[in-house]
Amino acid sequence: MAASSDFDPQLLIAHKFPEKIYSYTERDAAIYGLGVGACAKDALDDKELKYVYHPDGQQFIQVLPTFAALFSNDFASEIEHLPGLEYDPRLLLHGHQFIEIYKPLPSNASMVNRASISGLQDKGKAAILEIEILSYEKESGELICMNRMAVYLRGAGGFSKSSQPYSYSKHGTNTASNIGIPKGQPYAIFEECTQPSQALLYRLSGDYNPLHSDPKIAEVAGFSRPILHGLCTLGFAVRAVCNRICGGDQTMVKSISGRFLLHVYPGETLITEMWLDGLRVVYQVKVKERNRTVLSGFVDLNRLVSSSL
Ligand SMILES: CCCCCCC[C@@H](O)CC(=O)SCCNC(=O)CCNC(=O)[C@H](O)C(C)(C)COP(=O)(O)OP(=O)(O)OC[C@H]1O[C@@H](n2cnc3c(N)ncnc32)[C@H](O)[C@@H]1OP(=O)(O)O
Repeated sequence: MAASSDFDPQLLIAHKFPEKIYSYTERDAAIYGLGVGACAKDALDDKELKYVYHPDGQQFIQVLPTFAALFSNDFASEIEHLPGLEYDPRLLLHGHQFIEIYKPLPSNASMVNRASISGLQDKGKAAILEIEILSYEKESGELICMNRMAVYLRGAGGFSKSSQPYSYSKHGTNTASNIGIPKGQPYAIFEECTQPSQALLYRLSGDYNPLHSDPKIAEVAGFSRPILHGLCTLGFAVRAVCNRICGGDQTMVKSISGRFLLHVYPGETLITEMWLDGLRVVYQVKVKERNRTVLSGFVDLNRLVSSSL
């Protein structure tokens, strides 16, 4: 299913999304932590227990930086009704995620989210749609974080009216471009098994896309069984960085970039390899059973701790 013949990309880019409020509590933060594997290997791990439990009370629970990606959850249904762009939502894949954190995430809050379209590309066999979401804490009005996400809409390309494929980027650069992986040995490696039920647990954080739970939908989408949410894999990777590079201090994370290269099946083993380059951690995630790279990107830190040197 491609864009309708009268599809006007300019109209789509100018589309105004309604503001969305995302409210969460410590319980949501803890369910998210479990969804991205916190404490799955060791329920006593003091670098991770704080994401799901705190001896001084719920309000001291710490929030993983990738939790910020959930603030855009409510826009998933919005992108099914964009002017003129017709696509089969079952064929949508998450292509890329970029997150900037301006303030550590509170253990509970209401966020006011403002979204805009920040990119649209015609790749022939697919369209790539990029949405940018700015999240403000409702109470203080402070800007807390920014998400930029690219979705890969299989079958929705071919809408360009000139011989030059249509390409628009608000920022003039392709933030989703592939990151170069250093040649040398990784500085750190973190290996973890996902659970066969990982996607069923992760979806409770608000992404109910049936691609991750319904075998029939997964088959229509071209997979032998439901696949893991891209943001779940990203959560595993960034938690690995927090654990191995940041000495467990998740507030060191300033920004996160991840490009989803291949699907992951729940139950597979993820190996996150990390290279340190100044304040940048370049990483890639491989699925051990298939020896394939499924995610690559970087995490920029705001400082280093002595244990990371
Ligand atoms: C608002 C809220 C919305 C929330 C939506 C999120 C909902 C979630 O529930 C959905 C998910 O989590 S899906 C699971 C996670 N994602 C995946 O598993 C996808 C993994 N990646 C792939 O399969 C392929 O890379 C694939 C299929 C993506 C691309 O592979 P190919 O078709 O082989 O593409 P290729 O020929 O290599 O490239 C074509 C052009 O597209 C660009 N591109 C490719 N992969 C990209 C990616 N991952 N991100 C961004 N751009 C990408 C290429 O650069 C290429 O462009 P060009 O020709 O100009 O170089």
